[in-house]
This record gives sequence, C-alpha cells and structure tokens, in this order.
Amino acid sequence: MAESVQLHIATPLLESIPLTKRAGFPVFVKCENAQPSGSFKIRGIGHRCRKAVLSGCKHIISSSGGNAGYAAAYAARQLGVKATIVVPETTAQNVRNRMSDAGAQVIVHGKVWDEANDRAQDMIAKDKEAIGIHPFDHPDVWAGHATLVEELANELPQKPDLIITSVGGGGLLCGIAEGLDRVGWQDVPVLAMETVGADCFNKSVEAGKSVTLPAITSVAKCLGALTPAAKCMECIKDHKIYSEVIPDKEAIRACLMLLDDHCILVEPACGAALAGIYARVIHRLQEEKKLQSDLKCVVAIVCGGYSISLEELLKFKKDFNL
Ligand SMILES: COC[C@H](NCc1c(COP(=O)(O)O)cnc(C)c1O)C(=O)O
Repeated sequence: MAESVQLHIATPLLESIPLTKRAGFPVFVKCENAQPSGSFKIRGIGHRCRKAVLSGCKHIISSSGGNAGYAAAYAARQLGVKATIVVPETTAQNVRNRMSDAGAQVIVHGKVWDEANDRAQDMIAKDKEAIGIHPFDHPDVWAGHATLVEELANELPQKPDLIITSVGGGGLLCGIAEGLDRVGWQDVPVLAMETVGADCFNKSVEAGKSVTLPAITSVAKCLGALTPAAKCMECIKDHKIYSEVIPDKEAIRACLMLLDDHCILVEPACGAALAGIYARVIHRLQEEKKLQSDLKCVVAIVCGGYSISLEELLKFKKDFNL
C-alpha cells in the first residue's frame, strides 16, 4: 500500500492568456495549487514520507511554517501512520485546523519556523519509531519536487527560457535544479523570488555564503526560514539563478492580480513568485541585459498554499492601499 498510494498529482499547465498579455511574452502557469495538499509541497514531502514509512517509520514528526506540515499530515493519513506537526505561532489557524482534520497532532511552539523545528528535533530524538520530515532541507524532498520539472518536459511546447519560483528555505529551488539536471535543461535559468524580510537566499547570494536573518518581518510567513538550505549555495554554481527581492506590497498585488486573471486564490509566499511578472522584475532584468529580450516560453510556478483566506487578502489589500 505505501509503495503505490498516490500522494501528488501531475498538475495542470496552462498557457496564461492574461499573463501573456500583461508580460508581452508567452507565460505558462504550473498550477501546484491543485495538488491534494494545496501546494507543491506534497511532491517532496510525500516522497520523503513514503520512503520513511517503507523503511519502517510509524510516526512522522514534521516542523513547518504551514504547507509542508499539512503535506506531511496528508501524506501520513494516506500512508496510514501517525503524524505530529510542530508549527510556529505565525502559522494560520485555518492551516492548523486542516492538519488536525487530516488526523495529525498539532503543536504550536516558537515565534518562527526555526524555533518550531528545534522543538520537533527534541521530539524526534526521544521517539525511536519517529522520523523527522524537514520542510525543505533533505535530498528526498528535492527529489520529489523535481517531478514538477519532469512534467514540464512532457507538457511544454518547447524548452523554457525561464522558470519562476519563490524561495523560503530553498527546497523547491533545489528540486527545480535537480529536475533541470534530470531532463537535460541545465542551461534553463531560474528566477528565485523572495520578499523583503524573508530573503535569506538573496542575502546569502549577495554574501557568497549562507546567511541567517535576524527575524522574519515579511507577511509571506510561509517563506519564513531564517537560513536557506546549504544545497542552495551549490545550485547557484551549476545553474543560472537570478535572485530577486520584492516588497510585501508587490506580493499582495500579485495575489490580487492572479485572483482577477485566473480566479485562483494564493498566499503571499506564492504571490512573490508571480510578482516576477506582475511587478515586471523580468522586464527590468531584460532592460539590464541580464535576460534575453525575445522570451518565448516562461513558466511561473503557482506554488499554492493554504495560509490565506479571501478575508485576509482583502485586509492586506486595505493595509497596503491596493
Ligand atoms: C517556513 O515555511 C517553509 C515551508 N513553506 C515554503 C513555501 C514556499 C517556499 O518553499 P521552500 O523554498 O521553503 O522549499 C513557497 N510557497 C509556499 C506556499 C510555501 O509554503 C513550510 O510550509 O513549512
């Protein structure tokens, strides 16, 4: 059963007419919001959980800002094992409820994910039957996320000129890099988007070494890792990765514009990726001659996520005067 139960799905890839019109070049959206757990996380977290259960694990303990934890709770339910998810105070109540509804025990500890992760590590050390599921820093997580690029290789009309993603701890970025290697697209550049106050990867790229933020001050709480996975710093050696940072306001604007363009409600962590187009970051890179002017195929990953509601988005709209 654990070998064969389906955890993630092959998600829709849409040629986005509204985004293509706004951008002036063909834009495809990879709709990870359609995953059973509401975000791309189930790809890597599901793969990690399945391998853990096949190795005899009876209790999954995950730390998460929210979406990785829900993916772990969902995977544990499908795999028929116990799950405990440790989340920081910033994790939205609706996400905590979803984890409980999936059958997981939810423990709230710490102001940021890193503190929740410390508590989870303590629990893992004391439970011989448990295996820890890291939300972004594990080879099995990256291997699972890489399936997204394999689907692109099967679906896109041509090799992409650019793939846009957002970065929290860098697990999705590392998975994309692994996927590009798998399908022979090592030269495809990646635009890695973060928000001000959740930009540990950008700070690390600028410093040429891993940097730990003093705090997470962005509203994109699900990008809230203080330090990126070390693997990210290897990825930038082997792949062309543009690291860009936008203010929270642009992430919220992107969420609002995507809702209008595609009737898809996403959280700020996902809006950050779409801001690569909506905030014209790509156009600036083109003006700076860092990106080719004749883009023919750009893929934006709609990473999804449940840390949002219509009410919260409307409050952000008001707070940011949008
Ligand atoms: C603290 O949180 C890290 C992680 N969220 C990460 C996340 C990302 C960034 O993915 P990453 O770069 O961490 O693999 C993007 N988009 C969404 C909707 C996300 O939830 C979590 O849920 O535990």
